[in-house]
Amino acid sequence: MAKSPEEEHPQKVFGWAARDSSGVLSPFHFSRRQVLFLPSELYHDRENGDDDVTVKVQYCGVCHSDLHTVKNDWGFTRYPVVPGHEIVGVVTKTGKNVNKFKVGDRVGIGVLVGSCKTCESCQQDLENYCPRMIFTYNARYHDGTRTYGGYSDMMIVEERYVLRFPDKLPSDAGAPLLCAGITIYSPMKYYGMTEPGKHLGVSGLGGLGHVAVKFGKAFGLKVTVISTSPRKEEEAIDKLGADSFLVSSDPAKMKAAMGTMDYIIDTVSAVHPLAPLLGLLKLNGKLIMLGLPEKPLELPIFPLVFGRKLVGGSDVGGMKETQEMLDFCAEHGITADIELIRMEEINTAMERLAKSDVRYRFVIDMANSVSQ
Ligand SMILES: NC(=O)c1ccc[n+]([C@@H]2O[C@H](COP(=O)([O-])OP(=O)(O)OC[C@H]3O[C@@H](n4cnc5c(N)ncnc54)[C@H](O)[C@@H]3O)[C@@H](O)[C@H]2O)c1
Ligand SMILES: [Zn+2]
Ligand SMILES: [Zn+2]
Repeated sequence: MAKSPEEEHPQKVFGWAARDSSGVLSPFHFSRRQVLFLPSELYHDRENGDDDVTVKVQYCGVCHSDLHTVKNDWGFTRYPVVPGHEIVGVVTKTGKNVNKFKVGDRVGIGVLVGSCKTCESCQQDLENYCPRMIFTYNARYHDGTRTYGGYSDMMIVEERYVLRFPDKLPSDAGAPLLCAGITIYSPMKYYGMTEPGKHLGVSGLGGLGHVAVKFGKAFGLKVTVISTSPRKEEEAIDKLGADSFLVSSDPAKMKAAMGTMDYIIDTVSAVHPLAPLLGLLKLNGKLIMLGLPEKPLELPIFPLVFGRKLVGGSDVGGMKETQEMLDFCAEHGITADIELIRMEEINTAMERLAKSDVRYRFVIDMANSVSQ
């Protein structure tokens, strides 16, 4: 029988994988592709592997999408799955065409590790919307080889999908910017939600939500956190810099806040009502949906029509914009508030994440975790 690409070019890697929808992660030995397998029409004059960067993983953030995936919430998980797409590490090897990076450089890897490079989206630096975009994990390269994420000791990624990690950003608290950061930054730019003095509501104060507060303040907005948990109020204001806090389960306060917001970023990970959020928006207000609940939400049309409101969505960001976002964060001192864990603590961390018991992002210290 013909050997698979992994068998022909083994790169031994150690990581943690979930094997079924219990979502429990355990040690997993696997192989990564050593060379870049592209369909023949995309080879051009390059040799396989020449554009690849090998990265020793130092830190990896724990995104709620990792949790959705290990639990198969969305119904397309292929086990075993090694999650992780908020990766910071150090370059250990470069292919001969690589000119953006050298051995020893600190780099970031986010949600995608491949795309077709030729479609309209790719040509506009929107690789994240390429129909052949390849996710960092739970996906396949063009040749069928599986992708595995950053809950592992090593990544091999084509140069185009690797980010320069600015000197001023810490590797641990900076790692969540690779997904949470760009997921907030990109729609704020695209939907024009950066006009100083405007009022931004942030719905859901988790990993994405807490960086939304920080970006909002960096753009000079008035920021209100909309949350079900009154216990987060003090921190949201004192620590994260929000201007106010609205408890969504308090009808009197919600009523008083009707029609006061220009934009709302909704990061809630579960099914929830949209009518109260639409009510908070002013005329021409924008509600941007970033959370990915496993079931459709109900969208009331009357408030949209009678208030000329807009509901939109957004999926991370392209490589160019992700680099721009990292540089913006370095300049404005934006990082995530994190709880650093070791790989062995991941299952407890996932249980806590499911209960929204994290301030505000778990980051795995890969270098100080047991490797086998
Ligand atoms: N659009 C994208 O590109 C993109 C990128 C990353 C993550 N996501 C998705 O965004 C969501 C949030 O991710 P995260 O990492 O910030 O998760 P998180 O768990 O850190 O934060 C989610 C927040 O939602 C709140 N929440 C949960 N259920 C709620 C409910 N029923 N009502 C009100 N609030 C509720 C939680 O308290 C928490 O504060 C996830 O669904 C994730 O898959 C989307
Ligand atoms: Zn993510
Ligand atoms: Zn493309």
